[in-house]
Amino acid sequence: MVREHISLKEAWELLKAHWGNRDPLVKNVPLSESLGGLLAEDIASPVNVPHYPASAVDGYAVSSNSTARATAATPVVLNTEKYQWVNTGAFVPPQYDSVVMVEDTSLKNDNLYVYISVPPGANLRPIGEDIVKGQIVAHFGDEVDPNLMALFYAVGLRELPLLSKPKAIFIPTGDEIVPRKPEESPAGLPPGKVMESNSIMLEGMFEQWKIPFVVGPHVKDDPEKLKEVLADAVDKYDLVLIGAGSAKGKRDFTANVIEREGQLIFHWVLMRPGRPALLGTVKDKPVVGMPGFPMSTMVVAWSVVYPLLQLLMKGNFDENKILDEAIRVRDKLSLPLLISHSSPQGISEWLRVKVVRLRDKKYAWPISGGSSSMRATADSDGFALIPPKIYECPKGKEIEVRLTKEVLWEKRVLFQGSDDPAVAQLVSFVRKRGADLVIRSVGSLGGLAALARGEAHLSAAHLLDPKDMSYNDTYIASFKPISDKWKRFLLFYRQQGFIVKRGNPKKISSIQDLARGDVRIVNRQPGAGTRVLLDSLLREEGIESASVKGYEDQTMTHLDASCRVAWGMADVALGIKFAADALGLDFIPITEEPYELVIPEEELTHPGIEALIDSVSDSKFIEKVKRMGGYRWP
Ligand SMILES: Nc1nc2c(c(=O)[nH]1)N[C@H]1C(S)=C(S)[C@@H](COP(=O)(O)OP(=O)(O)OC[C@H]3O[C@@H](n4cnc5c(N)ncnc54)[C@H](O)[C@@H]3O)O[C@H]1N2
Ligand code: MOO
Repeated sequence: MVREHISLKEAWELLKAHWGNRDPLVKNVPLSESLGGLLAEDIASPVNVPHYPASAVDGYAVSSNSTARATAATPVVLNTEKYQWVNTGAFVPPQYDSVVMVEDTSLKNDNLYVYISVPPGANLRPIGEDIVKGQIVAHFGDEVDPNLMALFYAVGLRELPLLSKPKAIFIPTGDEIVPRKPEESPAGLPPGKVMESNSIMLEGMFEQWKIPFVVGPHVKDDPEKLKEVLADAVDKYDLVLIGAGSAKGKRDFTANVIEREGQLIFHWVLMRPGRPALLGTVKDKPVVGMPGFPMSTMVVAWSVVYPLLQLLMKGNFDENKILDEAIRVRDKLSLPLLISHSSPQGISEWLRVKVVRLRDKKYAWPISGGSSSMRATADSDGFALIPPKIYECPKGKEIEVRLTKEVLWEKRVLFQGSDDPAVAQLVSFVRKRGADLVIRSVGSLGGLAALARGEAHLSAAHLLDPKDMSYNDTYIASFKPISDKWKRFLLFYRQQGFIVKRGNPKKISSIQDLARGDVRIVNRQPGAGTRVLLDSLLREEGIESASVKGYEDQTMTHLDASCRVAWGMADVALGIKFAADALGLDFIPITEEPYELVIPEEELTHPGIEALIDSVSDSKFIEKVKRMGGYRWP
């Protein structure tokens, strides 16, 4: 009976029921080839180390009795029968029970003057001081590292019983997949084709886990072919991973083929992403169906494949530690959310999170992006697994964050404000100054509000007040009295204009054109400076927003808006030149606006802010942004 829609915990129970408690496979490996291997048994030392009493210092072996009451002022004097020179590590003959360091002595006419009294055993490593014969020096499951190799060599072990690591194979599937070859390039790929990138990710994960892994042949969406490749794979490998084809698409055959060739154990795990994950067995070998999206493949590798590998190797795994090991967590912290989050009920949800410290308190927030997004994963500091019971996570609710990257808590600043690609260029300049900058594009007004709530180190705004054509003053004043302590820095002027299809097919040149009826716009979110600008331009011309087609369609960034124009979902967006250039679109300048950084006075001494302020006047930064086009320095 296939179990469907089960929790991760239930999936683990099924894994253990099928592959737990089997005797691990063991092989004897020469010591010189054992690095990274896992011990299959406890190892007891056959000898004592050291096997003779050894001096720990350069000095003189003496009897401790003979040094009694010696001081710097009243040394004892020993004749040649009462001492013997020993180097560090040398044998100390049985008539001596201690060693005096050479610097606590002087030698005159073969007489040794000792200026210190030493207790029995001083500076002496007795037999078995490090390792006693028969003592267990390493345990089942320990990884052989360079120190253990030296230890084993020293006690005379030349071969080690190691757990036999399972060999895994990944079979990418899908008609749309372009198999991995160095000469394959995504440039010019026809629509629908996808670079096979999951195998290189899994290769990296397995390498970090130190488990052998190969990429099998790419299989098209053809169940007969998949059956053939799978049959060969289960003969040669201990674990088979099948890429994609795990959900409900017309060309999703993985579950079907496993069912026909063996037994399907479970399908659909109550986890997002990774929900279509499935597990089966063919000829007693485990076969895992990995949902195709990169993030889905990754979380299924962590939560199903890695535990399975541990079972195959050791017969068991610790449920409390398994994910941390799989993810290679650096640090685990319970952190309050900086923004609220809705998680699906009854499903564990993997979040990609970023973190920051604001006034001595650490916070986390989820980054948006679907399971297809590799960029969101790249951008994250770590992950959080929201349990199925929890669905509404209000701001401030603590979540458990597994950090995978090093975070410069003291030097990291959080920018919340207007979206601008030039600000994104600042990150590397700030990092080169030893600090760090994290950007959340929440619009100009959203940024100022975040600043007022103490949820950002700095913000940026370009908010026009049509009443007096001033920028930012009115809006900043609305956050009084707290905004009295905000410093403003004019970063640059930038052009705003119409982003239109190449060649401007709809001949859009003025604001009036937006109300023409045959023109569809894409707007920005309320609170974005660009939206405020659009509203003010419309008002100036006496145009009702209701008469502008697409006014309600919102995007969060200039690039998103530009994408919509590129896809033909809109004819025009108001935005900056860079966004038009990035997608090969035309740009018609409409106005120029000041773009100001806003920084609370108290943050000016934050090392991250100091690095940022230094960076904005860096000529290399200015040159770089000028080259992007559409920016002017005052
Ligand atoms: N009607 C439903 N549709 C989908 C469901 C569902 O429950 N009902 N689940 C969705 C979820 S969640 C996921 S995840 C995907 C998983 O689908 P499959 O495992 O069947 O994978 P495909 O549809 O074949 O591919 C998904 C996506 O991933 C790309 N892909 C596949 N292999 C690779 C690879 N090796 N490297 C890079 N990218 C890869 C593929 O091209 C697709 O874009 O199904 C949802 N649908
Ligand atoms: O659950 Mo799917 O694996 O989100 O993308």
